[in-house]
Amino acid sequence: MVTASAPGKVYLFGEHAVVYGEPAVPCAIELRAEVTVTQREDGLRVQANDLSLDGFTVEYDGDASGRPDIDVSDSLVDAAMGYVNEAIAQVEDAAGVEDAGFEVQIDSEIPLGAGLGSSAAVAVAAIDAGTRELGVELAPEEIAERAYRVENEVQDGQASRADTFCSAMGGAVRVEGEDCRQIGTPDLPFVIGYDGGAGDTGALVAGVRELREEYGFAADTVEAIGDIVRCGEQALADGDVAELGQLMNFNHGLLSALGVSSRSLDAMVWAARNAGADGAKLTGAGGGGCIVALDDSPETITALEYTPGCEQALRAELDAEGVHTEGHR
Ligand SMILES: Nc1ncnc2c1ncn2[C@@H]1O[C@H](COP(=O)(O)OP(=O)(O)OP(=O)(O)O)[C@@H](O)[C@H]1O
Ligand SMILES: C[C@@](O)(CCO)CC(=O)[O-]
Ligand SMILES: [Mg+2]
Repeated sequence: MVTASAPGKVYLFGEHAVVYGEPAVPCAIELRAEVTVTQREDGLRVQANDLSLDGFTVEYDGDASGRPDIDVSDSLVDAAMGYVNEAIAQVEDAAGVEDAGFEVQIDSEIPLGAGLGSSAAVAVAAIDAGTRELGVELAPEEIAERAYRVENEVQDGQASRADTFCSAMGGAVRVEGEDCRQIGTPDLPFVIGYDGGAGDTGALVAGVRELREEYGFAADTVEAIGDIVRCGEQALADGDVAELGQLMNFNHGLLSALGVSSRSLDAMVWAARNAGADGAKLTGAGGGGCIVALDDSPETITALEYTPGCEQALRAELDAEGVHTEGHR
């Protein structure tokens, strides 16, 4: 039995545009997904206590019966289980085995589909735990690359390496195409607002792709997000938090123009700004879920808590720890 954990993330800048080769800067945060993998005689059994579909807690058996005993459509179950199934395929590929039997248990602090990178953290932790359970030890960079293939597969060939590299390595990272590196940052205080909702990353990415193909100005918007990231790198190097906030605000406006914000995300962004945050934007794929504000004042948390549509507000620390094992027995 091996347990591994990996962090979620917020985007300082650059989500969506990073899918088209622009740079992005995600930062790992101290909310983690923990995955325990145990070899078993036959088939795949996944216990995902945090995975709720329409209020159900799902325990499913990936062997012959193949689906959980709950009253939801196959497509919902497929969408929900895709990341775990693909991660197990990567484990088998890395270890050079076929049809290994596994029991997989997932315990995650990261809300699902909310822009905090739950899919990447689950894929990264599952690949680390699964390969170690088979006696293979992968470097974090290889775990990141294999977890990227998982995201790319589930998101229909439209994924970047940003979430998975950040989760595997920890800290702040810069990703541009295949060029992935860790970067230093000044001390960045984050506040997260969560509307309790979720967005479907694959569908939101597809929506931006269509806009980009249809309108030249949507393609320009994607490029402009890249320009924001390039300015942001200078602000990070200078430790200029006010400038970072300003750039985050601009980035949110462009994401909104690309159709991936929502009423509650906009309301939380404005609540944080009005409470004095240096800047605020949606994080991740959008559609619903979380905003991130650059701030360390309790007033912003309180303002978010009183914002209609906000379900939870919390401080989030940068997590320097990427994927690591919790125990090996
Ligand atoms: N605790 C969990 N148990 C099982 N599966 C999980 C868990 N957390 C995430 N997943 C998988 O990840 C999917 C959500 O990934 P998705 O990319 O849509 O959102 P996200 O990663 O949380 O947000 P974003 O990609 O915007 O940062 C779930 O549908 C499920 O397949
Ligand atoms: C929207 C996106 O840029 C980030 C999702 O967290 C998708 C990706 O990079 O694969
Ligand atoms: Mg995701």
